[in-house]
Amino acid sequence: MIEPPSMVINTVLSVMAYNYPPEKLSVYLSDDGGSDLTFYAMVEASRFTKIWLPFCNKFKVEPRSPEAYFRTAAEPLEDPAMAKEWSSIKTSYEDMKKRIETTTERGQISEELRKEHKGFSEWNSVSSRRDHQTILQILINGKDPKAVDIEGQPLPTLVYLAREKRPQYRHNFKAGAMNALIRVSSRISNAPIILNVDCDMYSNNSASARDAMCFFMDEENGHEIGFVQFPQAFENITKNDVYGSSLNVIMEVEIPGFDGHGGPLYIGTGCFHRRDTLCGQKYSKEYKADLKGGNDRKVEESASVLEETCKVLASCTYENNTQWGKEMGLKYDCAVEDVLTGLAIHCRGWRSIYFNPERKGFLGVAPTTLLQALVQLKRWSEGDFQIFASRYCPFVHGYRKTSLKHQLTYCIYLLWAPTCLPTLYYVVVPSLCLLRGISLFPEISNPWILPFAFVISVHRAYCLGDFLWWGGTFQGWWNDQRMWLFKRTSSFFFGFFDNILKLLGFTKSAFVVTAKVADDDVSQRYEEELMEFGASSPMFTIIATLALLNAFCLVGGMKRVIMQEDVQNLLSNPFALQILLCGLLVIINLPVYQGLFLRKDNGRMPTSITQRSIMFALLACALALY
Ligand SMILES: O=c1ccn([C@@H]2O[C@H](COP(=O)(O)OP(=O)(O)O[C@H]3O[C@H](CO)[C@@H](O)[C@H](O)[C@H]3O)[C@@H](O)[C@H]2O)c(=O)[nH]1
Ligand SMILES: [Mn+2]
Repeated sequence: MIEPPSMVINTVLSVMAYNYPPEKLSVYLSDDGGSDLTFYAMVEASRFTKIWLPFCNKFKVEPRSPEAYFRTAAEPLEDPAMAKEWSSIKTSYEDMKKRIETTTERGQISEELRKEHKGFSEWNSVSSRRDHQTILQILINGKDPKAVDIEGQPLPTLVYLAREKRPQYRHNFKAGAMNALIRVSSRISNAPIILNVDCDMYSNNSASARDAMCFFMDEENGHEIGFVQFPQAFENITKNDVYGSSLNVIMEVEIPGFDGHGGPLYIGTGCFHRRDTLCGQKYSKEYKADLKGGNDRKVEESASVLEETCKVLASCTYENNTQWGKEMGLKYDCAVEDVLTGLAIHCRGWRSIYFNPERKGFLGVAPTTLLQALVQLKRWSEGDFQIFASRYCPFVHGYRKTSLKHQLTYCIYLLWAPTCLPTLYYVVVPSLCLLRGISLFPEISNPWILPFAFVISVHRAYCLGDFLWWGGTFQGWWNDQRMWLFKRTSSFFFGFFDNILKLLGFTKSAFVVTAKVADDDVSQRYEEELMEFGASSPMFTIIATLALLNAFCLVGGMKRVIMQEDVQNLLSNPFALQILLCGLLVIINLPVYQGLFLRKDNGRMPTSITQRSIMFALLACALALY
């Protein structure tokens, strides 16, 4: 439901169609949902490759996700022969999509479809998605001479894997899934370079694989490179980006900054790794990988034999008493397995490359509701801070292994979570003090105002400049500022405290999967850039309470100042900065007040949250006045 099969196969098709020798390309899909609906979509996709790949090559199609391509491409009307082929492929794609979507809606595979592929019988013994055997199906075996497209060209290998899941075994989320893929692929194709793409992204550039290989094969420095990371870019960002999810400043300013210090962090998707590096190999000057030769496996087994022999590699018990999840593969027990794994790779002496060509290598979907965005940010800030507070802290684990500059660079993100503390302080204390009549900051005429003036104006102006430079709008920057406030006071706050609970042993990390689709009316509000509050979450209680608290304090504080002071004399008014801060907070929170009191649609704040937050805010004000 949250990762629809029709989306997943577009990811798969886009990478199968890479401009790359098909005999050297193998695509593996990990289905952690263990769904026969996804498997069905994969069977359909494996057939569609036979027309899609030749079509892509012939017409130099970009991007090679059929959905994305047909959504944007204009029909080539000049050449009638081409136009005919074009529309016939388009129709085939749409028919396939329709079949997949109707099957998905129905929720089960009909008897007729089940007959089409032997793989469906695996689901006879599946009791639930959390309890099933390994399902491994080689849908296209590239080594089979019969695996060719309609023009007789060989096809890349395509494999479906749902690793074994049992309730009594921890599956370790995405990291566990990736490690199972690494092992299974080592047996089937064993390519020396591995690309990892999330199912909510597709390849937007068919040259990316070749481009990445150029770095690894560079004769002078290639052997130092552990991974090549592409930026995360999104195709569903609206003009003013209400949830600040474009990550433009991070991707265009901050991560390029890593590049000079040892390389970017691994951000989980759109990343080409050396298989050896991922499996724990340390860098050494002598390291030489054979990237030019074919792979060394001479054994040519049939697909069904491979399926049988590889199953054990994806079983629950395979990793018992091994280094998997520790020194091998992606690391476990961290909400951001990617950043931690990348850090470990840097500490093993490898450097990484950030590759950000003009035509984005990968495009994905960003969260489309406030809650999803905040939950995702909670996972990131929680995992990042967990790394900082563990033995993998860059200053400890990276000591003498990476440069101090690199360690400090990592900390920009690793220390996101604790920034909730100063932010909460600045959002609550000055406003309550204003209400109570305690002055905290210097008057405007006082020279000590400078540090505050710097933060309020110069630093904001600088960050506005960055934002506009990288294609944002002024309104988008304003929305981004609001999101920073929200994420620091809710996501980072929960991320921070969950970490403390984890350190004390009360909870364990989990990976809350981000939903990739939304209801029609939610999507419509997203397009209209209307904030979506319509869910009950403690995060919203905090956001609404803080917004109301500031509104109350502003009214109460202004009243006090106007009654007591000579309003004319703003420069020497000891409350000027507090009023400014509180006023800014009220203005930036306007959408919250709308959500609380004015909106009537389903995206408004739930009544229970409204009541709760009014109560909390009044209580805080009463305590301050008491
Ligand atoms: O138990 C799990 C959970 C997730 N996934 C897959 O992991 C990918 C990322 O999950 P998603 O819910 O989309 O998370 P995001 O918040 O969008 O992921 C970002 O943050 C993660 C770390 O928190 C990184 O791993 C991702 O690459 C990065 O895009 C998806 O393909 C999921 O199917 C699994 O295979 N098994
Ligand atoms: Mn995602």
